[in-house]
Amino acid sequence: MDAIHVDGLTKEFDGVTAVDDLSFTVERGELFGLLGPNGAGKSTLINMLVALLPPSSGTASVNGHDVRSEKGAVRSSLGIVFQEPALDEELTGAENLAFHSRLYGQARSDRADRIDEVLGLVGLSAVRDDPVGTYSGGMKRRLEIARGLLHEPAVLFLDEPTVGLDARTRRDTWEYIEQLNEAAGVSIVLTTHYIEEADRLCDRVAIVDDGDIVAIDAPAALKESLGGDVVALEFASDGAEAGTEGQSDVPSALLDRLDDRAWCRDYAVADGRSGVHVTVDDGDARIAALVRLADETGAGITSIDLREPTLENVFLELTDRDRAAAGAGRSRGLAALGGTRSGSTATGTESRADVHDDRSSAVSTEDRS
Ligand SMILES: Nc1ncnc2c1ncn2[C@@H]1O[C@H](COP(=O)(O)OP(=O)(O)OP(=O)(O)O)[C@@H](O)[C@H]1O
Repeated sequence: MDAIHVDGLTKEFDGVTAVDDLSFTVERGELFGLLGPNGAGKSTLINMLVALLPPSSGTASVNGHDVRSEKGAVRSSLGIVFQEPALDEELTGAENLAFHSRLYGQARSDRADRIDEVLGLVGLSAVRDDPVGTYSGGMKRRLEIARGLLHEPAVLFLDEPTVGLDARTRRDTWEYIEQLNEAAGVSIVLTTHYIEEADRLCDRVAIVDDGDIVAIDAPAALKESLGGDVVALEFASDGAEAGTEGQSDVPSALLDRLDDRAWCRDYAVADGRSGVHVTVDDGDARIAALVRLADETGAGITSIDLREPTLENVFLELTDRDRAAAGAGRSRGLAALGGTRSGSTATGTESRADVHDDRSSAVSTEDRS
């Protein structure tokens, strides 16, 4: 049985389709991320999955229980940690958990042991009897996670689990989330705006935009879908040809050699014509060969920059339609340039970041066509 099974799930609010015909599953034990811009539909989706909001159409089940007809069973199958803290600062950590346990009707005989267990899972045993008002932000967040785990849910929903935490505490919190996913075997669904968080933590990520899942896969596979690493080589300009219409500082002999190399997936001359961007599968492994080729053709390299695709590139490419459309116009130049491999030049790019983004768009344009 899947931890979560969603089929054709849709939610409409007065003509606004917040969640549009989604179908996906979350496997048992999986750490699953929902990543999307503001207003993408993440909260609406989660609210339907935790049986707080009825779907307009479609079905969803959590731990095998239908979100419409088995709300009670759905709720006891899951733990939720909301963004807004809801702890009593006067009470100790253990007292906060005991209060919650009573509220949820947990058997008294199990209570003390389970509280000890979840405090241990989130590393708060030593401060269990300190008032929560003395806890740091990260400790409070971990206590909230412990509270969500108290009734041994099959699925834990974490809404922006590290929002507002400093970088160090965020990383610590990631470690606890990973540990409890492994140690407690609980499936975790987390929503986040932090792309690095999704990349680091999640087995799979669904990128949500405009009520739709525009991509769903392991972070590495999503990055791979952008089409390889780019090694950016810059060459010394002899001053004679730089800026000359139709001329390039990149030796045409080097481009000829790149044409012959099977490992060279693509290349583009850019950056004011004094650089070439070479797309390869494994950038680290190809740098030496590229330097050798440049040496052989007498080109003086002044800098080498390896640009590996990030989940952020995937996110931006898939979620910013206006920007992607604008980028596709620029990228055609790059894609066509790489495709013809004639040694002609692109019209130049404004910045390194733009070059990288163009590459993302170029690959996607090809993917979509
Ligand atoms: N109760 C509601 N009534 C009307 N429209 C709503 C309601 N709840 C959400 N929406 C709309 O549905 C769309 C999706 O909103 P939702 O809050 O699910 O997005 P989100 O991805 O969670 O955004 P954020 O990251 O900002 O929390 C938005 O256009 C929003 O305005």
